[in-house]
Amino acid sequence: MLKQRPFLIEALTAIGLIAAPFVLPHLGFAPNTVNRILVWGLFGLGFDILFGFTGLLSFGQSAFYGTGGFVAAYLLTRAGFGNVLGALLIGMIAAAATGYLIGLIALRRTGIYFAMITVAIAEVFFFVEFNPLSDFTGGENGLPGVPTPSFNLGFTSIHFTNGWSLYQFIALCYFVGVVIALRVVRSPVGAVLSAIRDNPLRATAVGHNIHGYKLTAFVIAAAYAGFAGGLLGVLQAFMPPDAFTFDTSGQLVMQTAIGGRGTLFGPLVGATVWLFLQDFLQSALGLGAAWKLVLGVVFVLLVCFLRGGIIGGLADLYRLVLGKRKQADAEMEQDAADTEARLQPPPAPMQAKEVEHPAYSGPILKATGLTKRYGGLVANSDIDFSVNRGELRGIIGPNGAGKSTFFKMLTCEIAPSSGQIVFESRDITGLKVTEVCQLGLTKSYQVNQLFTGLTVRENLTIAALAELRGKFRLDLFRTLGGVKGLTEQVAHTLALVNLTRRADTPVSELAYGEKRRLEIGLALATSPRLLLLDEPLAGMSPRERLETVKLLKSIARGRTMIIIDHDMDSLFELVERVTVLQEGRVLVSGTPEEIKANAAVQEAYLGGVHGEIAA
Ligand SMILES: Nc1ncnc2c1ncn2[C@@H]1O[C@H](COP(=O)(O)OP(=O)(O)OP(=O)(O)O)[C@@H](O)[C@H]1O
Repeated sequence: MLKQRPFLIEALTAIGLIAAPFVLPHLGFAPNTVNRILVWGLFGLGFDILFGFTGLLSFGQSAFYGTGGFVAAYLLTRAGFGNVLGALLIGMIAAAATGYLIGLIALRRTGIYFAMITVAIAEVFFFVEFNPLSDFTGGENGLPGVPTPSFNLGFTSIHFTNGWSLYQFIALCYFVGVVIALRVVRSPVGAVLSAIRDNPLRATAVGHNIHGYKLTAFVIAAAYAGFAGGLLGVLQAFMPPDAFTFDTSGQLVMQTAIGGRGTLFGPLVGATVWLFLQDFLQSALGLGAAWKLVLGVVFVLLVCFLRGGIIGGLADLYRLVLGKRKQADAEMEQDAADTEARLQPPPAPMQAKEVEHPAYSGPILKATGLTKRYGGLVANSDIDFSVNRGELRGIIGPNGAGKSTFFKMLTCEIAPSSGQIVFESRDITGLKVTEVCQLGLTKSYQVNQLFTGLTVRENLTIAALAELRGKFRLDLFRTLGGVKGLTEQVAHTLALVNLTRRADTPVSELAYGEKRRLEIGLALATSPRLLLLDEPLAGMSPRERLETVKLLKSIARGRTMIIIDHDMDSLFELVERVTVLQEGRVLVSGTPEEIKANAAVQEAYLGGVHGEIAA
């Protein structure tokens, strides 16, 4: 997520754009080159939202660049439409609508399959432009005669003709593009997009409709591409047929990688390097077509040594310098805080927030005849299970007994082969994990599923947003600060999992025990009415276990929880009743004392890897 520094980036962008015509000519940039860079930069703003922020690598952006460009150029050259800005906006809408339809298909797949679908789609568009639609697009001749914009203000009119004059119009468009893109990435939608990039599985599990958000990013990228395509026609007074080629898409991807993805300005920086090298190597050094060889080497070097691109490299350098200073400041602050803490009386223990329960009768959760088959293997067989509101239930069983499979079915992460799950009197069998989380039932994972590129606070923000905004909401122009109750909910969860002091630490810098606590925090931040914890103590040192058990006791107050764990001493200390699974079936349920004394349970464990249950 981009840091919320209101208007700083906008102001710096405006200053840069105003200063460019005075500075860049001295560095050897012709106005036409600067204009082309800005068009690529604008094209890349949308692409970076899709690729850098959402993690969707598309090789098909030329389809939308060409669509917007040719619609605008057709209107201006063949349809007698005189308003250049209006034509650009219509081209943008046409590209966005095309993006919506293509996104519905392409986003059905992820990773390499998604990328390959976008390549195929771009090729289809290229063919269509050259063949069936050549009457509209001019085929291989393109559309010549695209006019430049002029505005009649009543008392005077402004014409943006070419060179630095046209720069003013393109720079204004780029600036508006930056302002909108910044609003989007700083909005709750932008936060969810980063979560999808980092861990789509968890983004879904905490209650976000990630398909809707991915489609939103796809449409935004297509809209930017369409507007930039139109600007290309205006800049060149000609809409070139190669706007649709795969080369255009590939160049955009490479420029974004060179400049730095997930920065918004990466594509602009990448385009600057690309076009400068092109001009310099071709004209000044007379390398002709061989300039691409040099560019290829530059690209490989950058990708190998600066994985975050030029901006990423500069940011790392800045963080390195700032980090050292911050560390010194933090140590001083810590010393002061420790001194103050020694002088203060001990604080009252943090109380768990009471979760409000709606009125309904019967158990909060009831599973009947739950069975899961994987081919010939029966992971869960005919399980009947119910939990009352306010109850703390433990589930134990040897490795492979089917405990995690059972949790996955309860949270609808996987569908049962047969059986029924009723949560708060509602049949949730067959619902999606997102919907079930929205209803108030979620789990923490056996293996951490965190948003690894974000800080602790940002992680919890993602989870809290799902509860506060619902599974899908297009509040693209709202700030995170504008989401009512978000700050409080995140602060409360931070305190519950004892991570307040680590709130702004990136996940990658957390100790293992802290990551496990954050894993629980992600589930807690969705304010579940039934919380399932899958092996919360797994992999912890004895000291971390003691601390986490204490923490779980405080979290458990006023909640309904089901906990799976192999650490039976700790589990028996926490829960009121225990259900034992063996070979996918319920062996027995009872109080911890009853379970400890049960001969069948002893037998199950003596036959397994865990040895005898502690008496
Ligand atoms: N996706 C899957 N495909 C095929 N078999 C699976 C799948 N997931 C789980 N199983 C099998 O189902 C059985 C139960 O697995 P499960 O992970 O639920 O057990 P568990 O009790 O949680 O084990 P552990 O304590 O080791 O986590 C195992 O035999 C496992 O190999």
